[in-house]
Amino acid sequence: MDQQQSTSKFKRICVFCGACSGHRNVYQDAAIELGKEMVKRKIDLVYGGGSAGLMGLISKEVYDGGRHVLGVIPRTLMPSEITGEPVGEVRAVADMHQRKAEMARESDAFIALPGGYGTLEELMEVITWSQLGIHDKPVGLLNVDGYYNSLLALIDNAILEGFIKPPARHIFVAAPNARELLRRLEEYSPMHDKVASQHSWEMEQRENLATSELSR
Ligand SMILES: C/C(=C\CNc1ncnc2c1ncn2[C@@H]1O[C@H](COP(=O)(O)O)[C@@H](O)[C@H]1O)CO
Repeated sequence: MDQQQSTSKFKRICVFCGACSGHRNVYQDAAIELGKEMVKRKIDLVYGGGSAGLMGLISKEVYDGGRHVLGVIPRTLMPSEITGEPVGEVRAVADMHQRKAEMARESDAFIALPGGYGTLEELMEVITWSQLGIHDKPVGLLNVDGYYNSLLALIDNAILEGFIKPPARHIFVAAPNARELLRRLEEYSPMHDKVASQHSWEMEQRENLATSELSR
């Protein structure tokens, strides 16, 4: 994307990421880089609120870059000694469930940076909702320095063992850096990709059936 073409089809992206920064600088660098890329493309941020860890880094970067930042925080996490001082607009909600629904409603796409249980749970939920057709928004995984390789391997195994069915891996996109991930998310067309993957899966099933019948 060049300077003249620096707007995105996404107005607001919801980012899930660690309330911690991780032990290595690559994670912090990735959060800041994603923030910069969003500013460059004029994309606003929706996130879990708070100023701790990677959440604090990306929200500050997007806010300082002049974009709107919406933090959605359950009232119980509101005290600043828990979340720190968030930047931008802060929306208080009743609980974690309402927070996730609000974050999903307010955004056009989702990105997960590295994080812990909170991030993993948020990521899995939007992938599951996509699979169930509850939303049709692209989901991206920022696989910083292979952080998510073991999760991707687990998902591949679940596909192999028959627990995850089409659209399987086509339900989200993964990339090692922010620029590449945003490029792929821009190109991603959930319905088209899901239908294509369903079609190729059905073809594969037919071929497997034909092969096994021939070998009888
Ligand atoms: C309870 C403590 C800090 C919690 N602070 C949080 N503030 C805002 N949002 C949070 C917080 N913790 C979790 N979240 C949400 O989950 C994701 C981060 O969780 P992870 O386990 O660090 O990956 C993040 O996307 C938020 O939406 C004091 O210890």
